[in-house]
Amino acid sequence: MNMDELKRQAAAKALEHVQGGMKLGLGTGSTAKHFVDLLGERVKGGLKIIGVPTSEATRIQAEACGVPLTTLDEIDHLDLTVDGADEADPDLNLIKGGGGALLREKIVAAASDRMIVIADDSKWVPKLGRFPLPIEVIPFGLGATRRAIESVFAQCGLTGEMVVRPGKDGHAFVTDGGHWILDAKLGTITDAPRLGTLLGAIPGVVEHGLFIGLANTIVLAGSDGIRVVERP
Ligand SMILES: O=C(CO)[C@H](O)[C@H](O)COP(=O)(O)O
Repeated sequence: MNMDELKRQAAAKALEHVQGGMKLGLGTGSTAKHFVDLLGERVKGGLKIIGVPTSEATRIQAEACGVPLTTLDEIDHLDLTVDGADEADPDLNLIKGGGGALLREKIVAAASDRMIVIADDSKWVPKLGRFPLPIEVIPFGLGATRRAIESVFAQCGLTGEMVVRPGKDGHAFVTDGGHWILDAKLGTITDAPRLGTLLGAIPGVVEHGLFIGLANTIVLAGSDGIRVVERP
């Protein structure tokens, strides 16, 4: 079975948790895309739900699939968010933002009663950090923000190259919020909660891709089948 089929299997498993009347957060990325696709089929079959997309890409896809949408200004909470991840550890802490949607993804996940992560099992790691950590930053004063980030890395015993994520046009990739992303190749992050707290306090850092304590469940699809892991 190829990677894309595994991602669709994980998405299908998460769909079993969706019930009529739910308010859903809709993730971003190639795995979440399968979930929105499958959800659209259920909506066409009569399922009544409403969704909040985590990116413009997901909004466009959901609209094309006929999934009714709302915003977090119109509703006060979400029942469930289903989203992908770039890495997940056994505490169900995550690295997200490979697709550049980490800010809206974190706002939506934090507004949800429950978050289910869907992934192929290559995303499962003993410790976060193999995947470069995305950090969303304001372009103004980038040099100062970079130095502050490097200082936080040093406090956490981390070093590594940090690059402005390029876009397709050769300029910097611009997020849905109009910001840039720094991708930091850190290697093993020994204390992800501490790193997340320190990064979050830097002026110029809008958000970072460490999702600490937000995921409740992960559905991992692999060649041996589906594994569901709950947060300890
Ligand atoms: O965080 C994300 C987007 O910002 C994605 O969830 C993450 O990059 C995983 O994507 P994929 O399902 O394509 O592997």
